[in-house]
Amino acid sequence: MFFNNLSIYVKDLVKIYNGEVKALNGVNLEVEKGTAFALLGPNGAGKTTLIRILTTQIPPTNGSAFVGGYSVTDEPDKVRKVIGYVPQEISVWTDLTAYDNLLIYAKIYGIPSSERKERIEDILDKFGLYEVRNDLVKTYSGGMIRRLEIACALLTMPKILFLDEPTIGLDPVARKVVWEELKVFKEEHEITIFFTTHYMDEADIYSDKIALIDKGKILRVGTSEELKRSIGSTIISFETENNSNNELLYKIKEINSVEDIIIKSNQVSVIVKDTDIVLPSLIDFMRNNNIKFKRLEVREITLDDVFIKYVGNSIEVRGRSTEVRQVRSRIKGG
Ligand SMILES: Nc1ncnc2c1ncn2[C@@H]1O[C@H](COP(=O)(O)OP(=O)(O)OP(=O)(O)O)[C@@H](O)[C@H]1O
Repeated sequence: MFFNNLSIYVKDLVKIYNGEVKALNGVNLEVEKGTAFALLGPNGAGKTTLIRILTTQIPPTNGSAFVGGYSVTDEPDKVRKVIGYVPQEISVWTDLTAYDNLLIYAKIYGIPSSERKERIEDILDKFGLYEVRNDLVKTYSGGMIRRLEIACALLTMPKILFLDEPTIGLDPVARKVVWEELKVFKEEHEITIFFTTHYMDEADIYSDKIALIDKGKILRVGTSEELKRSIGSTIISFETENNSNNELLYKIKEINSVEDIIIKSNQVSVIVKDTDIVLPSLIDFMRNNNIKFKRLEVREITLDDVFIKYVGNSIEVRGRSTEVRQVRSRIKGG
C-alpha cells in the first residue's frame, strides 16, 4: 500500500491564521518509517504550525496530512494513538518527582497498573533518571527536565515521536546527552522521530533527512550530504581588508567553476566546483583589482552555507527561543 513505507505524508498543506497570516504555504513532505527527520528553519518559518497540525492540535486550512497512515483531519483519534509529542513549553509538573510525573502519564494513557512500575522504571533508566526518580523535578537541570519530558512522551511506546525544538536553551553537553539517549531508543524500538530545530549541527548529526523551511515553504529536502552537494563542492572564504565594492566582488562569479558567491560585510564565501581551477584565477582577480584580503581558507561546505544560499541569511536563535530558555531556567531555579 501507498503508506507502507511512510510514517508521515503531507500534501499541499496550507495554514492561514485569522484569515491573514499564511504560516504554511503549500507544504509537501514524506517521512520514511524508522528515520529521524529534521525540520530546519528560522523564527516564524512555520515549524511549530506544521508540528501542531501533524499532532492534531490545530486543523489545516487546506491540503492533507497523514500520520502513521491516518488522516489528521478525518481520523485524529487514531493519529493520537500512534504518536508521542514533546512541545517547546515545559510539559511536566515541576513540583512532583520524575516517578510521579510518569505515573500520571501511565494512568492517563491507560497503562495497566500491573505494568506501570516496570515500564516507568525502565524508561527512567533509559533516559538516565533512575537514580533521581524520587527528587522533585524543579531541582533538575534543564537537560534532565527535557529527558523526563521525552521519557513521558515515549512511555506509551508511540511509533512516531514529535519534538518541537527538543534542545532549545540547553548547553552543548546537555544537548548531546539528550540526543545520544534518543538515538539509542530510536534504534532499539525503530521509531520515527520528527523534530524541529534552529541548530544546524543537530540537524546535521542526528537526522537522516533534513527539510529547509522558510516563510511557510519547504525550500529543499535531502540528506545533509545531498544538501551540501546541491550547492557545490568546496568553499573558498576570505575577509576583505579595504572597503572593496561588492559590485566588483560579484564579478568573481564569472570565474570558471565558481558556483556562487555570498558576501556578508567583509566576509566573502565563494562556492566552487573545483578549487584547483578557481584558486589561481581568484588570486589574479584580487591582485588585478587591488582588493586586499586576509584569512583565505579552503573548507568543506557546511549546512550553514546551504542555509545562507537558500534562505538568504543564517539562522539566528532569538526571540521566542530566548523566551523559552528564560522560562525554563526560571523553573529550573525553583
Ligand atoms: N496562533 C497564531 N495566530 C496567529 N499567527 C500565528 C499563530 N501561531 C503562529 N503564527 C504566525 O505564523 C507564522 C509561523 O509561526 P510558527 O510558530 O509556526 O513558526 P516557527 O518556525 O515555529 O517559529 P519559532 O521558531 O519562533 O517557534 C509566524 O508568522 C507566526 O507569527
